[in-house]
Amino acid sequence: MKIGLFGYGKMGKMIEQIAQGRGHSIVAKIDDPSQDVDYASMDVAIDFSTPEAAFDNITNCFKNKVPVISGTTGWLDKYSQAIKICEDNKSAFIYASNFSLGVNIFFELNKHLAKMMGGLNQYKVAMEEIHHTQKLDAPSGTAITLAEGIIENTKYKNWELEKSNDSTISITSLREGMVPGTHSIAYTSSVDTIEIKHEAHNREGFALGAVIASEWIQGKTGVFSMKDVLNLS
Ligand SMILES: NC(=O)C1=CN([C@@H]2O[C@H](COP(=O)(O)OP(=O)(O)OC[C@H]3O[C@@H](n4cnc5c(N)ncnc54)[C@H](OP(=O)(O)O)[C@@H]3O)[C@@H](O)[C@H]2O)C=CC1
Ligand SMILES: O=C(O)C1=N[C@H](C(=O)O)C[C@H](O)C1
Repeated sequence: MKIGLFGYGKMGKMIEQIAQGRGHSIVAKIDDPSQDVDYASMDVAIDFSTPEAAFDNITNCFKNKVPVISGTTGWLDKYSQAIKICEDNKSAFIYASNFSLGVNIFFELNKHLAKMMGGLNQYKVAMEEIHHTQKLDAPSGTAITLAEGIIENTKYKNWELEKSNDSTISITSLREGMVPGTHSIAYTSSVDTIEIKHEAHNREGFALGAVIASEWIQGKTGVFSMKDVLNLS
């Protein structure tokens, strides 16, 4: 598979390593909007860039019929616009706030726990995410997906940073050193706490998931998710 990398920072470099280890080649490394892009050379584009750059990177690929795997967070106010451009151009797309197998299992565990806790008014939920100090967005995309999983399955209606009430999930975002990504969810009553946690030890799991998604999307048209790729129910 010939891969174009949009974003050649921490994740772009890790994806290059994993992709080459699986026999793929990197045909472009785009780090700047002024670079010329040879779309015809790519079987797939993998975008791990910045919240400002992602929409243009992704939709330019769709217009050139290049399927896209995107893990960039912080641009999702334009997600539905991107989907329309993908569909109009009969291209293919997978966005995931987190590509690791472990977090995708954690997403399902979170929804299952939320269903069980939904009717128990004595418990209040709170979420914490910890990332490295270079991270541009807060809360993390993964924390937003986790909050959406709780909202789908409980009386909670929205999330906010550091603010909770009966209908609002409080998310605390901490930025410390080189932390690759830690997410925890706690349900607390006056007598106990139930907590679930995912801690990434490095970036390999994110990169491997993105490369597996790139392999999976070959020959497909449409908008998919990591649930489709990993066959999780
Ligand atoms: N979904 C997932 O599983 C994961 C998602 N992420 C997300 O991926 C994104 C990237 O993370 P990370 O690699 O750690 O960040 P980095 O800051 O290390 O890398 C981002 C890269 O994008 C480059 N860039 C800037 N503008 C453009 C542009 N117009 N087109 C292409 N590239 C551009 C930057 O270049 P320069 O430095 O020169 O500005 C930089 O090299 C973030 O949004 C992060 O939240 C991260 C890990 C996992
Ligand atoms: O910026 C990061 O590093 C990460 N970003 C993603 C997010 O915002 O959830 C995924 C992972 O937690 C690492």
